[in-house]
Amino acid sequence: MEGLVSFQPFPSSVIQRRLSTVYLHRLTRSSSCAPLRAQQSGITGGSESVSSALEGKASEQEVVIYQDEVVASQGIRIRRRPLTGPPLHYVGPFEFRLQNEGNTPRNILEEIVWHKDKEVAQMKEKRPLYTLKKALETVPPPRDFIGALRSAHQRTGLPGLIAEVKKASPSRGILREDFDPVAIAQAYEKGGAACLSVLTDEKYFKGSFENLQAIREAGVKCPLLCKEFIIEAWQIYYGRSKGADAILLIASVLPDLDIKYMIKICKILGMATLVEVHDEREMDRVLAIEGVELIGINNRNLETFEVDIGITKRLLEGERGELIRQKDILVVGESGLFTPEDIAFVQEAGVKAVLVGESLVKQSDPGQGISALFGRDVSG
Ligand SMILES: O=C(O)c1ccccc1NCC(=O)[C@H](O)[C@H](O)COP(=O)(O)O
Repeated sequence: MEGLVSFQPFPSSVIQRRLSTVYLHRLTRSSSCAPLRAQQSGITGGSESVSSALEGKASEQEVVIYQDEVVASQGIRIRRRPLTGPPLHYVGPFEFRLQNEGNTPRNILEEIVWHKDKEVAQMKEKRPLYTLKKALETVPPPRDFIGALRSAHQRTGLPGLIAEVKKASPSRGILREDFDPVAIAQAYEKGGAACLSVLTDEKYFKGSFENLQAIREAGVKCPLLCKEFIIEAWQIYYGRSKGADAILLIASVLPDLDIKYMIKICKILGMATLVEVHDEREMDRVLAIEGVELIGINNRNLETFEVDIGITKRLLEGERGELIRQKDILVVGESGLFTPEDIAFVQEAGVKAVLVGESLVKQSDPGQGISALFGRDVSG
């Protein structure tokens, strides 16, 4: 977004110092420092090699330059929220703040991530990690998310279904007014869903962690994906404490190092990770990460909302598809799936699972919506 005025009120040395302050904050917070932060806060599974590369051996500014270079080299467009807010500008005795490219989210995904940054900071204050770790001692063990998808695929010959409990979305607004998450989850399970995806973001999707917990406590047996915008490992522990069996990691938000590190944490906790991609570059990054077992191809561009199920086909063509088969990675086609023809199209492209929200949740009986989506009953 353009600023109100275009003059530069500070000499570059002042701007440099201001940037350093921002970067100093980011050192203890920003995404690609997750392993370092985690070591400091007692989260297990940190990447020792990177931590030692970062710890003490380089100046803070060098580390920041390193982080920014890493993020840029991976083509990650989603930036983390600047901590200082809009910079102050002075004209004579007046001071005012400008809206500009650097301090205003450029798209909805960036806005969600920036909001998440603040939200997670507040949540962590209320539930520090050690209390979550304690809570995990009494939570029932995680269920096998990937196993459930594979066996549904084998049983039906159709992609295993992850049915999404989704009340609203930024692109479509409210999808269902009479939203009873437990009733919807039970209907999905009865209708033949292998797994469920539960949106936990409150502000943009009208979901909640209470929904996740209520579904788990209602006795639903399908493994549950915590559909959240994960930016910190703390959220994984929180999701597990509410009954999640799997979590989502979005490649356009997280640098490779964070993805690796978070996969490691999930493995320690016995959870699955669905790593989501939307283009070739993200797919190639994720395919190079060891330990990835489940990849989601989102047909929706989360920056523009454009949906094209052809993306799934495109990303599974040629050498990429070959590598995926060699590695026995299970691929999930996500978003924009409404008809048996859509399901056949993504299955033909190579997916063995699908993630579906809108077309099911809008049905008066979401369970019967599953039969309509697949063109036959898959509940048996
Ligand atoms: O759905 C959105 O509008 C959206 C906007 C910004 C970030 C994420 C968003 N959706 C998450 C998803 O990808 C979908 O909930 C999921 O794949 C199901 O999609 P659909 O079947 O099209 O409801």
